[in-house]
Amino acid sequence: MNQKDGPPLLAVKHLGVAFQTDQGQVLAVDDVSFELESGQVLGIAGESGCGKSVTALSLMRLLPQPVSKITEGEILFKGQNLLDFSIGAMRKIRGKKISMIFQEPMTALNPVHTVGRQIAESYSLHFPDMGEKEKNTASLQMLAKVGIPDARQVMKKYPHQLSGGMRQRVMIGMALACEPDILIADEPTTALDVTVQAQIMDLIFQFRDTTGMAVILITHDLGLIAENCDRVVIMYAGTVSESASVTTLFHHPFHPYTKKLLQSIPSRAQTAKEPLPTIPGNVPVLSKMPVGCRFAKRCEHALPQCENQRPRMMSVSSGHFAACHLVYDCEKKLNFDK
Ligand SMILES: Nc1ncnc2c1ncn2[C@@H]1O[C@H](COP(=O)(O)OP(=O)(O)OP(=O)(O)O)[C@@H](O)[C@H]1O
Repeated sequence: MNQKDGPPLLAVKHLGVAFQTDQGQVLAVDDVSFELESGQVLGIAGESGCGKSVTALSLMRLLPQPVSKITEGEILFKGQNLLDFSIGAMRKIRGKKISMIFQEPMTALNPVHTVGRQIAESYSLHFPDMGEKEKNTASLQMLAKVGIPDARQVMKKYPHQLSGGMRQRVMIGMALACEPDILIADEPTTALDVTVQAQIMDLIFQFRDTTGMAVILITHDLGLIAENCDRVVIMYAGTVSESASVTTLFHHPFHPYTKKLLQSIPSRAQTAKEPLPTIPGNVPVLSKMPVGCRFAKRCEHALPQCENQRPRMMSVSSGHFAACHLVYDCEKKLNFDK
């Protein structure tokens, strides 16, 4: 929660996002809330399809059109609701205040323009008074900052002439060019080998350390979250199932889904012959979401109410929240024991 005066840097409140599909309208993100402070690194984790990327794209107001729309909630950036911003006002936020990087850099890079031209364009968009020479110098400095050797040569190249790791660095350079307040990194290192992965994460965190930028790191990789994040939001089937500080989540997980996820991380002690524990059953499909807890069918601890009452986020301890009827059940037991 916010420890300073004034609103948090970012507060997402009860976000809902719907897609129009052949089965009718489905809610891909349903009642998602979280907060982010300057300099904080927030991890968003959960199985494929749980709504991580849709949440991130909503923050940028870059949801695919016309098939999707934000149906409810607020996205408060420094207290102002981005959902009230005009398209023009949003363009000034994107890249300058909130930037996003993707798993596949070609999503963000234009294949028919040189790297130099693309970085210069990010400056032109947000600093229209900047001269050509100034933009060139700033672009060279930015490429050097993201660890690109021989930046002058790289500026003349097209994205396909660079390695995957280099393309990732260029995309990060573009995203960081205007020193945004928030960087959203959606699976930024999944396609890269382990050494380059570590270098890219170091780069992001060096930048965070020097500018105080906040980071939202979206990943399947709980190890990456444990190593790099301050807080974590666990999503399941379009909803938040648990949120806590990283230390609390990894040492005292509450939600049965989080516990299962943590058990499925390979440990160093694991031998190649031992199968990793998996979570039996499947994530419910969007068009047939259960009315109660979305994890109930796969949960070993499900209570009768889990089938027909949707659990709301409840406080487990200070700064630790879980959407699980067991929170209430535990409280009742605790009170009974007194
Ligand atoms: N263009 C679309 N049309 C219809 N449904 C979509 C579309 N894009 C996403 N969805 C649905 O929204 C849900 C959330 O998708 P999202 O990409 O946010 O998941 P994710 O958690 O980021 O998954 P992954 O880790 O695989 O990237 C999924 O069920 C997906 O099928």
